Amino acid sequence: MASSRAINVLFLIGLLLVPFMWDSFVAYQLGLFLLYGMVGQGIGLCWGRAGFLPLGQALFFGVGAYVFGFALKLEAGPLILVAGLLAAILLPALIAFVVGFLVFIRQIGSGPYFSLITLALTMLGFQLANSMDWLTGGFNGMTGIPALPGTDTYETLYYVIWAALVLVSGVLAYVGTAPFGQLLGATAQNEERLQYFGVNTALLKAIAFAISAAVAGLAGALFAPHQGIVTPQSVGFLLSAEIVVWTAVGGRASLMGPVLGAILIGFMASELRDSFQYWEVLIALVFVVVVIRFPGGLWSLVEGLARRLPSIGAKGARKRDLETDKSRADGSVRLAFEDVELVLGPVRILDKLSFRIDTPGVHSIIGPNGAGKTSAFNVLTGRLKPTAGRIEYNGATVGGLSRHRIARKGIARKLQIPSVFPDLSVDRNLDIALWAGNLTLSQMFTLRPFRWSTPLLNEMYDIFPFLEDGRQPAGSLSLGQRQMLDFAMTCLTQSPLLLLDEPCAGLSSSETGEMIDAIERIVATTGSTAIIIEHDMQVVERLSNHVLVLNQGALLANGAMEEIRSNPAVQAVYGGGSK
Ligand SMILES: Nc1ncnc2c1ncn2[C@@H]1O[C@H](COP(=O)(O)OP(=O)(O)OP(=O)(O)O)[C@@H](O)[C@H]1O
Repeated sequence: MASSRAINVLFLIGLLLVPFMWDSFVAYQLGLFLLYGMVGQGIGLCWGRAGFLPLGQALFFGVGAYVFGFALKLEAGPLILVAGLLAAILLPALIAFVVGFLVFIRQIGSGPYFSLITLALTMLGFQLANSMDWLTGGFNGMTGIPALPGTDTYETLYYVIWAALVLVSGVLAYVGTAPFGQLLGATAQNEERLQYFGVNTALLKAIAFAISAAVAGLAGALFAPHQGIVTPQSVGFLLSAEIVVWTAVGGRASLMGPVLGAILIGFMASELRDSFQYWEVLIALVFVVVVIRFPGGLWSLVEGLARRLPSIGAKGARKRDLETDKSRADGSVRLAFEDVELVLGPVRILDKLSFRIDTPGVHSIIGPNGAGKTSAFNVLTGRLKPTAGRIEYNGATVGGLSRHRIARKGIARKLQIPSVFPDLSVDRNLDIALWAGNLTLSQMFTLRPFRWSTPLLNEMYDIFPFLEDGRQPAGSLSLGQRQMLDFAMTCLTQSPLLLLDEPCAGLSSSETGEMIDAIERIVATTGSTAIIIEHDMQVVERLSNHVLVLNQGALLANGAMEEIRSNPAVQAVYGGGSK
């Protein structure tokens, strides 16, 4: 990490020295490629980190260019210029935020759907730029844009562009390190899990998209005085696609990769354009080879070299300060299902399901396969909307709300299959659980949450000692350990209600014993309420004395284990197994 940062700094210093080593035309060309590289850095934030690909970044680049070009042409003094620059940055950010939020709120992932919308928008932008002659100069473009005061296009402007690149790189590096960037990375790996932790992932992704658009707007603003002309091509799809290609070639997941990609392909194109008729084919081949041979882009080669250098100031294990105990588990849980129905197509999954849970401790839901147990959790946690009926939690209706809203009300869920963030470290997985439900938007951009802790975390280390080796990726843990990490993360949300879907699934009998002890201990120390779905009667017997039996989407029986055992209706439909 430290050496990767050092390489980034060396790269930037190298770029600063270019005008001293080559002629001013090289500085002019390089300045243009750095602007495209900055746009690529914004794409990297969205695509490389958060996993969604914007295909129309030239729209924001072009808007920035037209707006600032317009301000420059007014020649009305520094105030207008500053206002123009702000507008060139903020207008794209606003457009991106609104579009992004509307798209992301509709569905999880949003991959191709989002990309196609951004593609359509950039095509629309191109049409508007072409047709609005009175504002943009139409097909011929906005011409006669004067130089930025105090600069000349071939040399001094290069330093302004370089400074903007340093600023953008610094901001993106910080944003990536802060909780915001960590949550973005987690979104790319397991968005639904993050929502069950109480994170509004649509908002998170829309902010990332807005940041990338602001960066493109700034680059576009500097493009206007650099070129002296802005044409509709600056808003178009072709430029958008080219920058995506450069980003992929350089390395979408790295900070400097997109800049490297823009420089290399930019110079290659300008050298080949006049000397080789099929230069575009050659560039396409380079793209294909790099993407296949080096999926991390060319920057991964640079980082590979950096890793061979002695590590500068590598950090030791992170110390956690005991800063806050945000315990929300006060034992007060009042959950009521009233005639809840869930009908999907021709299938009636829940059929007037009604029950109440208002005592702390462990409650079990059992029932034959397909009885509707997981579906009951799904309607309670926002994965599915109930077709009819009412779900009330602590006096508020929660049925039909979105996942993160329900989670923020204090309902945490552990899915049946362990659901962690595999590429993130164990420490980071635990951080995300701790932050969930507690982080405000502004705290996402500060580093303090990295020091948050709670006595519950120390208890988790005590119960599951393997968690203390926090630097290993969660994906390298065994299935049993991932179940335990997932359970620990669910508990660390400090929600009063814990929903545990088959927490012992896939565990050996000794691991099952450990998990049972853990559930008992956490429920006892936090005073929380747990509802577990379980097939193993031995687990049910050890953990809870209140059992709900579901069959065909309805409640068949409800009571103490002894009553359930002697219930003839249960005996007729239910045959539980044991490990
Ligand atoms: N999204 C869905 N679309 C269509 N049918 C569904 C959907 N989700 C669940 N079902 C159906 O609803 C029924 C109940 O499923 P559910 O997963 O809730 O049962 P379960 O009691 O948890 O079963 P198991 O113990 O096997 O996990 C099953 O017949 C299942 O196929």
